[in-house]
Amino acid sequence: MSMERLCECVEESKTTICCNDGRQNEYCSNDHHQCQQPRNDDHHHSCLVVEHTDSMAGRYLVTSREARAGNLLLRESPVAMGPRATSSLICLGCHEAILGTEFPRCPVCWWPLCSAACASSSLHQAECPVLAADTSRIGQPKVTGSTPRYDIILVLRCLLLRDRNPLAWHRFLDMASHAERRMEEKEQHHMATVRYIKEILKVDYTLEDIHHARGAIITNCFEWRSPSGISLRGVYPLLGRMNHSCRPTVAVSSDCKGSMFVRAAVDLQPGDQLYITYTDTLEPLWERRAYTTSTHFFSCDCVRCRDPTELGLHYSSPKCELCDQQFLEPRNWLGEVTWECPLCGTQQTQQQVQLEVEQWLEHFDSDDTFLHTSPYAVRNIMDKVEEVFHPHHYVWVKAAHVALRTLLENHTTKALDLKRHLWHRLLYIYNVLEPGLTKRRGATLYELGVAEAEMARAEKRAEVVTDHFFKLQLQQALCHLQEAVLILSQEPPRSRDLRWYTHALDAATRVAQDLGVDLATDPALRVVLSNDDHLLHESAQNA
Ligand SMILES: C[S@@+](CC[C@H](N)C(=O)[O-])C[C@H]1O[C@@H](n2cnc3c(N)ncnc32)[C@H](O)[C@@H]1O
Repeated sequence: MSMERLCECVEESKTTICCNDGRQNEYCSNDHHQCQQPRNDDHHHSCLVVEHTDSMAGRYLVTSREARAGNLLLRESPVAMGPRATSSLICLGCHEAILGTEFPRCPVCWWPLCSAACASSSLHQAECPVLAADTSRIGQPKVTGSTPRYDIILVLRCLLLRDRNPLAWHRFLDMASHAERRMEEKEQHHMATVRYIKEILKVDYTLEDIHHARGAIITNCFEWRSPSGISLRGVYPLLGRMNHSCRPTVAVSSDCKGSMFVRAAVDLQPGDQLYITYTDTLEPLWERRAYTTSTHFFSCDCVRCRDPTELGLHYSSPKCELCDQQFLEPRNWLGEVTWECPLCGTQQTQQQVQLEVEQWLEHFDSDDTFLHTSPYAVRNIMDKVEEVFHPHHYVWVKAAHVALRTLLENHTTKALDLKRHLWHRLLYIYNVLEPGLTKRRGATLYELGVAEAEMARAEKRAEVVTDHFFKLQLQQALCHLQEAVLILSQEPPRSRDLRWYTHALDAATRVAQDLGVDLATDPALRVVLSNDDHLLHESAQNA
């Protein structure tokens, strides 16, 4: 796993973006010759990512040369950031949570703040006089709790780039937004935000610009968490060039200031596309499709969606009631999906398939299906799920997560054995859906390793295993924990998620001590551990 520092700045031409190995955070592009970054002859040799275009998928990023899993491909800071579209009360001056019902407001625009001092914060300065135009105060949040009124803030901050940062404005205007389509469809939230900005705030931007701004945010924004755990979103013109697949090839992580880091999740060949996922890989086919068509206006044709078995998992397929071990497959006819058994032709409508899934999910949510149950009873429920669905089905995954939460504090050997089994099966599924050095795999390897180590120790205490078998089990646990440490160490310094790295490292160290081995004998881990002080120091400061 190499830790190359690449692509901190970007040069764009008609068809390519070249990233050089600069140590500054500025971008350079053909449009910005005034930009600080000098060209050098090595520039094109260090470039790892280039931009291509095609008529179906628009612009997208591919690797220009081989990249190993773990290589840093892109790094970018947001050109604008702000609250999520729907947010609980947060301060516009510092993005901290506003707690309680008594809080100060900005004397000029009347938006909630955490302290009077935040009224003059640089984050809030430019937007404040614009927001103040709403003298009837119909847009300002009034109550505590979640409110969609925060949607306008990031849109406004993006619009303000025009006068504050023309370079960033230019790049923002070049981002995909589906503005025309959104105007046509008149989606309620979109229209409410656009109309409020134009008609109440009376800004001097065209309606097209405002539609573009909101559309570009919905189409491209990334979310991250601040040091205190507040969810924020930001706009990243370069990262926004990455297209979607339901089986991503890169892993995206952020530090707590909103800088984004894109690493190859798997080994990539020259010309391989940098795919992220816009939805959640753990959603079933119809949910993923509904999201990409309604928000992004394309029908996903990725390697997973193209395969009627979803890469052999039958993740969204119902079982055939007539044939043993056969699963219905989606058939698309004029935009309508029907599920059909490839053997006997039995069919179900999309509605029927969804209804059955929803009934099972309600069962987990509504009554206390899993609560206060023994590992024996939990296993029984999981067996029942498997009678109805494929053991890699979405419902099984949901059930497994509820079961694992139920068993969280149960450390009996029966419970540990079941946890180990469930984590192991989840890992198998994630290996297919999010392969390589992904956070999902890292966290699962950690949980699996912990369950295996606890199980080995419990059996040893109960004197039901030989020393030899005990060691074998610990070695297996160590193997999983070491991989977890390697993956989770890839979180950037100042990332909240580095705490997972710390947990995994602690667990691996304990198992290594039990086995009497030195973690640093593994060459890949030695590299991680030599950076450890730096990583942990930064994460502690920002915890
Ligand atoms: C974040 S942008 C990605 C860059 C975009 N292709 C461009 O030209 O600017 C998201 C938009 O790209 C397009 N897109 C992304 N992934 C796609 C895919 N797998 N197939 C077709 N279009 C895709 C959709 O129009 C989507 O709304």
